[in-house]
Formats: sequence, structure tokens, C-alpha cells
Amino acid sequence: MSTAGRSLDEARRDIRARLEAAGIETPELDARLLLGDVLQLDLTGLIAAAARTLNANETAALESRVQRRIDGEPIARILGHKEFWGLSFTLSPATLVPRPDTETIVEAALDILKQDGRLNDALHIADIGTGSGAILLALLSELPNAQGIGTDINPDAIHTATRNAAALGLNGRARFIECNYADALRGPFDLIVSNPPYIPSRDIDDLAIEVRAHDPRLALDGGPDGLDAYRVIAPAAFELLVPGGVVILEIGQGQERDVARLTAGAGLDAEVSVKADLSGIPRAVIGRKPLV
Ligand SMILES: C[S@@+](CC[C@H](N)C(=O)[O-])C[C@H]1O[C@@H](n2cnc3c(N)ncnc32)[C@H](O)[C@@H]1O
Repeated sequence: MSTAGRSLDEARRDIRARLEAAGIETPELDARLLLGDVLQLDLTGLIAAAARTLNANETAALESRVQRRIDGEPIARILGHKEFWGLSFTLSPATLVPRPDTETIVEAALDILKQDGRLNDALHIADIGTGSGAILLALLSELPNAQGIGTDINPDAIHTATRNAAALGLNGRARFIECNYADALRGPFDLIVSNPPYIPSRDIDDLAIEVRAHDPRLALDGGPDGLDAYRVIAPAAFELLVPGGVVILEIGQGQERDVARLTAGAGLDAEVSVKADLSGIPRAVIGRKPLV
């Protein structure tokens, strides 16, 4: 049903019903976000403007967004940005939508640095497969004296991460370079983080349409058993970390034993542990380079 000539509140209810009928999990929130995007209003502004009538241009822009959402495009892709660690990240077709689960990596890093009494140190951090720059920039936002470098094989991701660093005022402490995993990195680093592609290739076609059709395959495909990236990153981290330095790797469900084995096998065995996400699913493998 068209929303032309309707009040904003009528349009919201109509969109909500259409999204619900299409099986969208959060129809009310998505309806508000799409309306807010077209009208450039936040959620409070939408309430204040509830009686306002939509014009033809607004209606057309809204219809196109609603149809994209019904067709399975994630709301963050339609809006072009996603919040991660309380910061706003611009997205591009080259970047994964940062996931709330990935905040587990940021939390784990901050917990360890706090335990080590290093939150205010001039740390050097590397983020391998940085995408939008989400993990590195979230860390730099919490670590006032740290600097970091993010790598990605996709030049468009490097461009987007660089833009995000500037928008967040972190470009003085963050750099991004295009390379295969850690190939262009010169250590030493105190901390290495990575959320690499870890989905086994054959499982990608079974993922939800939001993921398989809209996240870049390069961000997902971890090779035949999903572990290709860890086989490269774990030994590279050993070479690049200072003695006592820490690596934190995001993992997919059920990969904790294999990735812990690869991490320890690369010599990062001073401490190997696993951290769960908010749902209790093991989400990160942590390794530490021995002091000697
Ligand atoms: C799962 S995404 C993670 C993105 C971001 N770190 C995040 O957590 O939202 C993996 C990223 O690794 C990058 N990537 C894939 N293969 C790579 C390679 N061989 N070398 C460097 N980066 C790679 C992808 O382009 C993608 O940005």
C-alpha cells in the first residue's frame, strides 16, 4: 500500500504492518528507522512530527527503502551506517556490518590491558582484516595514548575505515593499509586483534539472506574448514608481538578448540583462553606470547 499523502504516523503503522507480514523481526523499530532516515529525524523527532504529511518525494524515497528491507537488505546497509561500541561507523559494500558479538573482542582487550595496568600506555595495536575499522577505532576511543594500524585486502574497506577514523577524530592515531593479512605489518605490537573471515565456504549459501546477499563474501569465507585465516594470522602474530604481547581472535561457533590449538601451536601459549559473548557462545580465543 502506498504511503502518499498520509501522515507520518499513518505511514509508520502501514510500514510496520508490511514489514511484519514480510517476516522482519523488528518491524516497529525498522519502520521508525526508515522514516527517520528519509526525514532526517531521530526517534524523538519522529514522535514530535507524527501528524506531518509526507510529500511525494519523501514517499518515493521511503517506498524504495521499505522494498529493500522487505527484500532482505539489512537496515544498517539501507541507512549506510551502524553503531558499534557506541560509535557510528559508515559502511560500504566492501565492509561487513559490525556485529554486537564483536564487541566481545574489544571488552576482552580492555579487560586484559586493565589487569596488566596498561590502559594509559603508549600501546601499538594491529587489527588484521579491519573492515570498517570497528575494532581498532573502538579500542583507540578507550585508550588515549595508543596508536594502531588496520589491514584489509579490500582497498574499498581501507578507504571506509580511513573515513571512519577521521569522522571519529581518531585519524591522528590510526592508519589503514591494504595488504594480505599481516604481510605489510612491521612490529612490534603490544596487542593484535582480528575478526577474520571464518565461515566454512560450503556454509555460506545457507546463511540468512541479510548476510549471504549483503555482506561481502571476502569478509565471510574462511576456506574449506573456516580456519584458513587463523593458520596465517596466528604465526604472524607470534612474529609481530612483543614478548608478553596479546592476540585476540574472534571465532565462529564451535571453533574454539581448533583456534586455541592453532594459537598455542604458533607459540602464543603463555596464556590461552576463550571468552564467551553475551549469549554464552565462545567468541574469542586469546593467546599471549611468552616473555622469553
Ligand atoms: C569478518 S570481516 C571483519 C571486519 C571488521 N574487523 C569487523 O569486525 O567488523 C573480515 C575482514 O577481513 C578482510 N579480509 C579477508 N581476507 C583478507 C586477507 N587475505 N587479508 C586481509 N584482510 C582480509 C575482509 O575484507 C573483511 O573486511
